[in-house]
Amino acid sequence: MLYLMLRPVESRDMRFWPVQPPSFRSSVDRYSAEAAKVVSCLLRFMAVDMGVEPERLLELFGGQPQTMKVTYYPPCRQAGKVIGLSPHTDACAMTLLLHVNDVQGLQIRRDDGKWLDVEPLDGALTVFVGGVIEILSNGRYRSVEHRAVVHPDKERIAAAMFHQPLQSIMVEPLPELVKKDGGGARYKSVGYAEFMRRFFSAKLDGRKSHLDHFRIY
Ligand SMILES: O=C(O)CCC(=O)C(=O)O
Ligand SMILES: [Fe+2]
Repeated sequence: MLYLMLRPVESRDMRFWPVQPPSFRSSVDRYSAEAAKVVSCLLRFMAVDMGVEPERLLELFGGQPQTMKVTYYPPCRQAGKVIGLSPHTDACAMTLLLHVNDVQGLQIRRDDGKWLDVEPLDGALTVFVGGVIEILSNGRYRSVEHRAVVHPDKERIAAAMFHQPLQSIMVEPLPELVKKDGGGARYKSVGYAEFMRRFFSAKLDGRKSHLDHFRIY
């Protein structure tokens, strides 16, 4: 697995950036900028869809914090007995996932609890709504649970670009949405640092999803 901080650009620590192949650094730099553009475009569309001022949503993502995780899943003869990546919902705001080779491995959990294969489509990215957007949107956009399985004889590579909000924000339903929904806030308000702390301790707390902690029933 390779995990790099990409944005804001000042957060890059070049000691951890591979120098081989020689095109790696410039390709990742360009990919980072393009992914950030796609995300701001999607955030704009979502704001319009929710009836919220787009700038109001985008300002929570100033500098467009972004990290990249590239995962190599080796083949495993006993594929049915192992898991590539255990079930989770992404903690960030939005993930763009690139299926680097066309080996299937990603699955999402349907409402009936069954796992559904997500087929990699040539030239397409898979977008995950993260926990931050689920809460900001007061549950209009849901963060789907997903996992990765491995293949008995093929390797698989997936590159995820995680987009985070600013460290300083409160993760809470946008007040204008709560007003519009009429039914009140469906999530508690929490600082982003505490939100992340809960994400990393969810398994230790025995919770299925770290979002359960913030839901108001
Ligand atoms: O490898 C995949 O397809 C999924 C990766 C993922 O869900 C993650 O890194 O959060
Ligand atoms: Fe994920």
